[in-house]
Amino acid sequence: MTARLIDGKAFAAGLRERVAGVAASFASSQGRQPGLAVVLVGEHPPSAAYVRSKAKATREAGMESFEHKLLADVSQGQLMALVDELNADPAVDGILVQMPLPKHIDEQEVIQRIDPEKDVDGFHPMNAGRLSIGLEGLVPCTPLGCLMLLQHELGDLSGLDAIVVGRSNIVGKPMAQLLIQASCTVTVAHSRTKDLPAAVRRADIVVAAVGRPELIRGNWLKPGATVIDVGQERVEQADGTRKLLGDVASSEAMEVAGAITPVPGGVGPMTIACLLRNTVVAAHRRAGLPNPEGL
Ligand SMILES: NC(=O)C1=CN([C@@H]2O[C@H](COP(=O)(O)OP(=O)(O)OC[C@H]3O[C@@H](n4cnc5c(N)ncnc54)[C@H](OP(=O)(O)O)[C@@H]3O)[C@@H](O)[C@H]2O)C=CC1
Ligand SMILES: Nc1nc(=O)c2c([nH]1)NC[C@@H]1CN(c3ccc(C(=O)N[C@@H](CCC(=O)O)C(=O)O)cc3)C=[N+]21
Repeated sequence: MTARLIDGKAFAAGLRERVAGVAASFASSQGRQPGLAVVLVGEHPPSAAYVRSKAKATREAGMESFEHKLLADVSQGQLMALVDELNADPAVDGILVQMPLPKHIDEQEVIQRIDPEKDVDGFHPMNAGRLSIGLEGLVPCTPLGCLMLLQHELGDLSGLDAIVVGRSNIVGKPMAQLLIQASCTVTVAHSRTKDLPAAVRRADIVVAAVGRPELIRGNWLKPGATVIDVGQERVEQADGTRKLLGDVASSEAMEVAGAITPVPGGVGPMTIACLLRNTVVAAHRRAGLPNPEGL
């Protein structure tokens, strides 16, 4: 048996099209496009590449993109002042400060400075808290994209056993919250988990967000499980080329899983589409409009 591939790229393209439709009607009723500001500190090449693709996707969806590039030695105070300026700018509906930030910057302090209404990453404690108690808010893009793919693949998730491998604030924890909300029975595993293969084997749904290339082997999976691979690691191959690997040994997993997201072309494109979605949602809330439908 070979697992079905979950085409995140195609699903994301559809979502981006729906977002573009909503952005166009927002623009015609409000006289301005929804706006997303992205802040990049330093020269970290993969971050610079992400920021470029976010800006391009933003413009393609009919939204305004504001890019702010700061030098790696920018002070905490200067970065906070930029966040203040973006918070106060009526043309900016969403603010994303690209992580990771240089070591001399306190990330939490920056995240907490962002207006929660403009926090399209969903990283502010206000949005994290709202998610954990089931109130409406802005939900982190990567877990939201994973949930959309799971619901598309499986329909109702209630009663399913899910494991989230990884407990970061940006992926693992909010993913677990969304799965609890969807009435799964959720296990959260991390580096101190005693018997990870045994825990994974019990799960109907496996979300891998570890950052360890191909940690999760095919023979750890329950046959027929749905596997969402969040991992993105560039690994040097024997021939010197670099390959993007996920957290799941994909060729092995293909033999056991029911369905699996590829890397690339799975979760990554969903993250960007959900960022655009969160931006139009934030724009509607800020304008006092009802939540857009179909997103
Ligand atoms: N596709 C996308 O859009 C995105 C992809 N990513 C990718 O997802 C991956 C995870 O990212 P992120 O959550 O930020 O990573 P973090 O490094 O913040 O968190 C990794 C988590 O994995 C756990 N972990 C590490 N080693 C093991 C192990 N051997 N067994 C079990 N658990 C382990 C850690 O446990 P502990 O807490 O105990 O240290 C931690 O909770 C990365 O590859 C990243 O590049 C991230 C964001 C978006
Ligand atoms: N404030 C903040 N918000 C983020 O959402 C955020 C961040 N910081 N820092 C870095 C991580 C990582 N991340 C990705 C987004 C898209 C792809 C993506 O599109 N990946 C493509 C492959 C891209 C390639 O080939 O390199 C894919 O999987 O198909 C990956 C990773 C967002 N992050």
